[in-house]
Parts: sequence; structure tokens; C-alpha cells
Amino acid sequence: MFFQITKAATPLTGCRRQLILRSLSSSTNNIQIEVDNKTGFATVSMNRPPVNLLNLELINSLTRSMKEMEQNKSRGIILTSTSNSVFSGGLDIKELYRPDVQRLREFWTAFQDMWLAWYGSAVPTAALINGHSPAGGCVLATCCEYRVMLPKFTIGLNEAKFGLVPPPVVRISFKNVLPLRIAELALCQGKLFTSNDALNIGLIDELAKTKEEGYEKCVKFLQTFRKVDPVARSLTKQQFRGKDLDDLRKGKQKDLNDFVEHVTQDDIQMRLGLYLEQLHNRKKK
Ligand SMILES: CCCCC/C=C/C(=O)SCCNC(=O)CCNC(=O)[C@H](O)C(C)(C)COP(=O)(O)OP(=O)(O)OC[C@H]1O[C@@H](n2cnc3c(N)ncnc32)[C@H](O)[C@@H]1OP(=O)(O)O
Repeated sequence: MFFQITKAATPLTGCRRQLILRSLSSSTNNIQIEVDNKTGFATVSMNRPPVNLLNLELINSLTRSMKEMEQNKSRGIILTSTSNSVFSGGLDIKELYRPDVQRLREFWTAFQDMWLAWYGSAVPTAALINGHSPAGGCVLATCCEYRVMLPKFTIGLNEAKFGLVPPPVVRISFKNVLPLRIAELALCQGKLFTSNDALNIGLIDELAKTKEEGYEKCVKFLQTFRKVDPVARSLTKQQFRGKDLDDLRKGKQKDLNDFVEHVTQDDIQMRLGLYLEQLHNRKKK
């Protein structure tokens, strides 16, 4: 892996911080990591224009960045994006449509590993949701312990709307955040919530007017752990999330086989193709 260390022009303009910026993955720079020298918190920014779609490479970078933060004994992580309007557009459906099955298997295994790394992270995490966050984007946000969102965007699990059945790994972190009834209905409806509605149901914890304000709110949350022993904190988090993590670790192979079987069905392929077309033609109407 290649790391470039440079002084950054901060994407969080207006923030009073001395930053070190590193780009992960020399070929694509699909992740940027900035460490705040003052607080020790790292900001991990997804950087795959135009809409941070989660393809195999971005997913692997997210997993690597979490592992690196843990090794460096980072004190807290803020997950956000370099875009002004999208946190993440979710899975890159091109990975699922007419797939090479070997790559599809690799893709889903990488997604499972990313989920294990972020949902099970030893380091405290907060998501600064600075744009739309459908499906896979919502999964990432709900893996974090705290969510601050900017207004007038949408978040949720909309898979049912285009005919996909969300696998357990997509549902679990959502269910961990919301009352079961709300989670079940939202999933069955494939509902995307506005920032305000997401706040009202508890899918996010706070709204912020700007990215800078959102950043400060995430920092404030991460600082609530300042006086807590990090090992006790991390083990306590594991007690809440351990069963979900163990279930996926033990059932990984079956989950992978189920996913590949579901996605490669003719009917699902047809729906994915239609959805891609619909997304592509959206702006032409
Ligand atoms: C059994 C398996 C289940 C697995 C669980 C699945 C999880 C998922 O994450 S599936 C993906 C769900 N995501 C979505 O439904 C989001 C769809 N996208 C949008 O709603 C919008 O693109 C947006 C709100 C995220 C951003 O809007 P905007 O800024 O206006 O950008 P564009 O719509 O113009 O998109 C730019 C470009 O990207 C293409 N695109 C968008 N989303 C996807 C996607 N998920 N996969 C593949 N491609 C996508 C879009 O078509 C545009 O490309 P061009 O048409 O070539 O310009």
C-alpha cells in the first residue's frame, strides 16, 4: 500500500485545524484521511466522484483505513465524503449487473469484511452525513456510533424499491439503531427518509447546518469518551455488537452463497438493468 503524506488544504473549510492528509490507494485516491493534531481524531473521507459508489476498490480502501486507524490507536474516527451532495450513493450496481461471478464473490466478501471492520471497530466512530446516503451509504452510516446529517438530503434502505432483498449484513446495523417496527416497515417500503424525518425517528442523532458545524458536533460526541478507559469502552461496545459480528463471521460462506444466488437470478438481473437505465436517464426527462 502506498501512502502520500502532505499538508492539506482542508476540505472542511473554516475549521481551525492543522491537518495531515493522506490519500489511500495511489492509483485511485478513493479515500482521504486527515488527522487532527489537536484532538487526535481522524477524518476518513470517501472520495470517488461523482457519487462515492461502493465498488470493490472503495470498499477495500474503507476496510484498510479502519484497520490502519486501529493499529495507530486512533482516538476517534469521523466518516464523511469529499462530495457536496452525496455521502455515498450505495453499492455500485455495475458490480452486480451482468457480473463476473468470481469478482461478484470477491465484491461481497469485501463488503462483509468492511461491515465487520466498521460495525465492530474498536475505535469510536461518528458519521458526518454531508449528502444523500441511500442503501450501502446508510449501512456505512449506521455502522458508526453517532450520526450527524446536513439538511435536505435523504437516507435509508431503498433496496425493496428496485426488487432486491437486503441481506442480513445490510439490515443489522439499521435494526441496531431503530425500533424494530420502524425498521421493518421502512425496509419493506424501501423508504428513504429526509434529514428531518431521519432525526425524528432516531436514524440520525443530530442535524447540522453546515459541514463545519457537523464536524464540530462529531468531535463533541467523540470527546465524550475522553475520560473513559479505551479498553473498557471497546469491550463494552463488543458486548452489544458481538453477537451480530459472530453471526456474520460464522455464517459468512452461506451469506456469500445466498447473495450470489439472489443477485444472479434472471429476474433480479432484469430489475438491476432497468434500475441502472432509470438512473442514467433520470436527468434527461
Ligand atoms: C441482494 C443484494 C442487495 C445488496 C444491497 C444493495 C445495496 C445498495 O447499495 S444498491 C444501490 C442503491 N443506491 C441507490 O439506489 C442510489 C441511486 N442513486 C441516486 O439516487 C442518485 O444517483 C444520488 C442521489 C445518489 C446522487 O444523485 P446525483 O448527484 O444527481 O447524481 P446522478 O444521479 O447523476 O448519478 C451520477 C452517476 O452515477 C450513476 N449512479 C448513481 N447511483 C448509482 C448506483 N447505485 N450504481 C451505479 N450507478 C449509479 C448515475 O446513473 C450517473 O451515471 P451516468 O448516468 O452515467 O451519468
